[in-house]
Amino acid sequence: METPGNLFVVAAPSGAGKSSLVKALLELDSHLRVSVSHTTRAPRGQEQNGREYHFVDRPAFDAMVAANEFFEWAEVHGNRYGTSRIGIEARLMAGEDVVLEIDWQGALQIKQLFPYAVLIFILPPSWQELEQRLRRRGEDGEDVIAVRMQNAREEVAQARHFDYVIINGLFETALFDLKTVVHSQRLKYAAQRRVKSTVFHALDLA
Ligand SMILES: Nc1ncnc2c1ncn2[C@@H]1O[C@H](COP(=O)(O)OP(=O)(O)OP(=O)(O)O)[C@@H](O)[C@H]1O
Ligand SMILES: Nc1nc2c(ncn2[C@@H]2O[C@H](COP(=O)(O)O)[C@@H](O)[C@H]2O)c(=O)[nH]1
Repeated sequence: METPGNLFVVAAPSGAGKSSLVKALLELDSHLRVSVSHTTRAPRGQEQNGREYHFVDRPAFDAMVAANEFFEWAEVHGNRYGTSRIGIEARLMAGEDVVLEIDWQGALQIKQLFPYAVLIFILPPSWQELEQRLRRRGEDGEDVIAVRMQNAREEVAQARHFDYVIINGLFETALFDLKTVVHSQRLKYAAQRRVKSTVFHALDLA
């Protein structure tokens, strides 16, 4: 599907810092909107329904799956997460740029539907730092951290399917890299469209 807006997908193992990076990017970039996913996970800490996620129970989530209301969904760390069509379709069609913070399974589903989507994978600088970030965040118990560290090995192996890989060691450096990817995609997409429209006019197909 081709739309006037750009679509960016940011994935990472839990704790690598993707939400922090996307939040910082959104503060700098007024043309970008983040999609709010649905999840069956319980809210943690200060999370609010409709802000970080739409929190729904499993029957409600499964009903949305059955009604084909998601562009993608996946089971991650024992919970279900999905990107609703309603959340992003209108924005993309209106020419807005949208960023999805989702796991690698969802990212690959999105690439099937939107081949022009830009897939960005965030890596932590080391396994040790990843674990420390999960602990320092102070939101998850030891059992949850253990599951997420275990799943991180498989997730990181999927980075090769992504268009860009950014190492989030120094936060400001990673943020600069992310901004550069978004900016260069905008320039590329705008140039492609100019070329297309010139060719269409030249051939009298417009
Ligand atoms: N470059 C960095 N250096 C040090 N700490 C960082 C860095 N980036 C993020 N953090 C911290 O690491 C913790 C995890 O970050 P964040 O919540 O953004 O991860 P995440 O990848 O979005 O995880 P999840 O998928 O579980 O939501 C947070 O406490 C955040 O402040
Ligand atoms: N496939 C999807 N994955 C999603 C979506 N929203 C979030 N996520 C990913 O789930 C894990 C865990 O998130 P957490 O908030 O419980 O720490 C993380 O990798 C998210 O990126 C979604 O809509 N689809």
